[in-house]
Amino acid sequence: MKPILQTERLSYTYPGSAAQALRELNLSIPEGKKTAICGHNGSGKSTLFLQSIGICRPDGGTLRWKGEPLTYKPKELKRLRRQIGLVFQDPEQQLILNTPYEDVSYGLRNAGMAEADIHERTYAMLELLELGALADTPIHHLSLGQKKRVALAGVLVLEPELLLLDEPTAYLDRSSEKRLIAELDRIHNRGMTTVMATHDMNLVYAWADWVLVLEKGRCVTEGTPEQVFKDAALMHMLGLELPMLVEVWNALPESIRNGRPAPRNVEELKRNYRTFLCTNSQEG
Ligand SMILES: Nc1ncnc2c1ncn2[C@@H]1O[C@H](COP(=O)(O)OP(=O)(O)OP(=O)(O)O)[C@@H](O)[C@H]1O
Repeated sequence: MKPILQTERLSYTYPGSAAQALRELNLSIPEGKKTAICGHNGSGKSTLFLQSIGICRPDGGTLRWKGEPLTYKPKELKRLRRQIGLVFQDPEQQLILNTPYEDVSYGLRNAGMAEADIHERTYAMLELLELGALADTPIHHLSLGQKKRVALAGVLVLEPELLLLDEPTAYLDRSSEKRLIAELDRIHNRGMTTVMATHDMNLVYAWADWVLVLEKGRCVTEGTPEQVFKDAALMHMLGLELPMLVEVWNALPESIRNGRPAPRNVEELKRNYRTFLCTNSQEG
């Protein structure tokens, strides 16, 4: 897999803090894939995202964007922040203007786009995220889920090549989460590399192509969801839950599992079970 972003022995300690947030971190984000970053509180996920857009210089190590080491020159940082879009966990940290229209159009205006194009692209993005009817509503009247979608729209409208999402589904109800994931998948299918930091292992198992697990500022394991969650003992040691489908699958007899990894969604699990019942009843 070709990496779009890599860290090589990247270390960072926040000013005034005694502990390192990132400790000689080595990892690669594969281009064109959906990558999930897991790890319990304080493992370094958000710090990695901030480092990825060069918000602060690391104490040691290198960040590579498409193979090139970042030099932190202002022009290069400006370009990098157009190519990488970061959506913060808390939309309040991201939304700066009064209405969704004003906020989403802000980046385009900053980039010097003509007003007619700004209007067209902003409305198209608001419609895509089902925010068209709320375009001129004061942001402080919106629900948290709506604010999260506005923050996402403000990043997506700039068409980054790499999208970093910090806990995008935190505090969303199930139907808002499902809608958001469907929207993200649609956007990813247009060719955007997508990375999500999340504590939701069920979502990781269903959504990701690739999983990276952080622990105390280091990447301790990586692989496909099937590979990563196969090692139940390691997950337990890292304090991470197994996805529910993996737990259910592991509890089934080997005659059903047949050496295969757990299905990635409930429909597939049902299909496997039905096939097993059919085969068994025919044999019986
Ligand atoms: N602004 C800050 N000042 C000092 N230390 C910080 C700051 N932000 C984070 N840290 C520390 O850096 C380490 C990594 O934190 P980080 O927020 O990157 O973890 P995380 O994996 O994103 O956690 P969470 O799952 O809770 O969002 C933690 O030990 C945290 O206490």
